[in-house]
Amino acid sequence: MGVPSNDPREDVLQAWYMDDSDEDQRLPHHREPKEYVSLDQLSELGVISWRLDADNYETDEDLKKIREERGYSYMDFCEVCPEKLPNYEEKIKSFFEEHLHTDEEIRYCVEGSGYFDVRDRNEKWIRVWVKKGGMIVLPAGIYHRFTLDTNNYIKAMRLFVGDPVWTPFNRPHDHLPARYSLLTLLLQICFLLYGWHDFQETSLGNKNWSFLQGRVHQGLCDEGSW
Ligand SMILES: CSCCC(=O)/C(O)=C/O
Ligand SMILES: [Fe+2]
Ligand code: NI
Repeated sequence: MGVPSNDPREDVLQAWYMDDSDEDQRLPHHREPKEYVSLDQLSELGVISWRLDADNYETDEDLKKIREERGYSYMDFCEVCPEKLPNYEEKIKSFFEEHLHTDEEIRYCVEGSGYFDVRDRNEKWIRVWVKKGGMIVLPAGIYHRFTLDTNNYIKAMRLFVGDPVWTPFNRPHDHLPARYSLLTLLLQICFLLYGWHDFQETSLGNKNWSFLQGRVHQGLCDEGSW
């Protein structure tokens, strides 16, 4: 990492802004110079993360607590490699299509590693490298994609609240309520953290943002946050 940190999650989860090259998707795609993104910055996009003990997931009390608190009743595993994943080539391609889901995408890497790319507030790609022990939640409505890295293997625990729905909605799918709700939340976070100036800057550059301004303003007023 660029700046030393005491966050133990950073051993298994690292994030950076991507370059624009068309080279192999499995390469890191760092910018030159590298531009890292902290896990706190990721949380401002609604992407939250933990470091867990992947060798003992069956008995891990921390995992149990997260599942109970967040209602993750469903659990299975997804192994991404030609031998284990049916229609491997097709799936690899579809994972890397920019898409969103109407529910959270919760992935806990118990073996191997991979890249989850998410769009930031200004539509730039942030690459999140998830390694053994890293668990992330992508919020409902965030545009993202997934690729293996050059190690070519990941085994991920998939969690879900209730019966799982894995449907990807390829971009554009801005009319879905999950997208609308996420944008509203992100703008509220942006406004509360950075104030009116940044809020306006963000809003001016993007039709979606300005379309939501009234609702954000209303939401904050309703919550008595002004
Ligand atoms: C490592 S889990 C496979 C990727 C996936 O399930 C997904 O939805 C990517 O966006
Ligand atoms: Fe996804
Ligand atoms: Ni549609």
